[in-house]
Amino acid sequence: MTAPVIEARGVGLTFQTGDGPVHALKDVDLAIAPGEFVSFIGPSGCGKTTFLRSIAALERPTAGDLRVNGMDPDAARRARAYGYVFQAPGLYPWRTIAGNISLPLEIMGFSRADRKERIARVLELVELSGFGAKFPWQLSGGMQQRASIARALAFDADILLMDEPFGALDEIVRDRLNEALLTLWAKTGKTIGFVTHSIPEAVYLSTRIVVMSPRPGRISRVIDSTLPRHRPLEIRDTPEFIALAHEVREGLRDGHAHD
Ligand SMILES: Nc1ncnc2c1ncn2[C@@H]1O[C@H](COP(=O)(O)OP(=O)(O)OP(=O)(O)O)[C@@H](O)[C@H]1O
Repeated sequence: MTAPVIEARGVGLTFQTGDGPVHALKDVDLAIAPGEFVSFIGPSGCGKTTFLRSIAALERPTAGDLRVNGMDPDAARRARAYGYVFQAPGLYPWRTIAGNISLPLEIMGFSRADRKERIARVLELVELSGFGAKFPWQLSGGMQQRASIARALAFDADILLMDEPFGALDEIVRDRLNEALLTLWAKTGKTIGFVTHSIPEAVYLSTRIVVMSPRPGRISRVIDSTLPRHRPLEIRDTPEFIALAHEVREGLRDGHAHD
């Protein structure tokens, strides 16, 4: 078996708050192989974001061991192991789309010529070629989110971490972006960790679905997808898709039963 890109062993994270400890994660064991598309789904407060943020070294686990490309998350961050996409696009309004994508590259010290080449390439990947000179407010919400994905892709990290990137968008736009994301994933072979509240989105996108439950946040079920990698949107009407969605729903219900 190839070495996992992300490996969690007994990971726990307890926040100390004024109201006492909050067990955001407990005993999380998970290994993600290169090229997988893994979704995290579960009710509010089950630790999905905390787990993604821990991978990205934005939170520090208080128990267990977490490795990203074989390194501790801080070292992985320094090695630019991943790009991170937040729920809100978070683009600077005073910079053009190209300028926004350029910013992390500037901070990392990429040359002007290299930046230009990378910006053109990622804009094409997210189907925004020709929009580089626009300002964020001149783009729709879906286009802005695609621009933020382009920004996360620009420095060629193998891992893409996405925290509910399409949660704020209407369903038609979300469908289109889901399709575009699968195309992008097929083209780039990246490993993707994706947080969502939507069962159809998780089933449509993932090779594996991690169902989580709250208090304490933990993994209650891991479901391997039986769907082929090539997935037209109509796949959502097939019995295989409906069976997987059912299994996720059952997992969510089981998780609640422990409350
Ligand atoms: N910085 C923090 N300090 C204290 N508690 C926190 C902090 N961040 C998260 N929590 C708590 O940890 C638990 C897990 O939160 P987290 O945001 O990871 O859940 P989630 O599954 O992503 O929820 P949602 O779907 O609402 O985004 C929650 O009870 C939350 O209130």
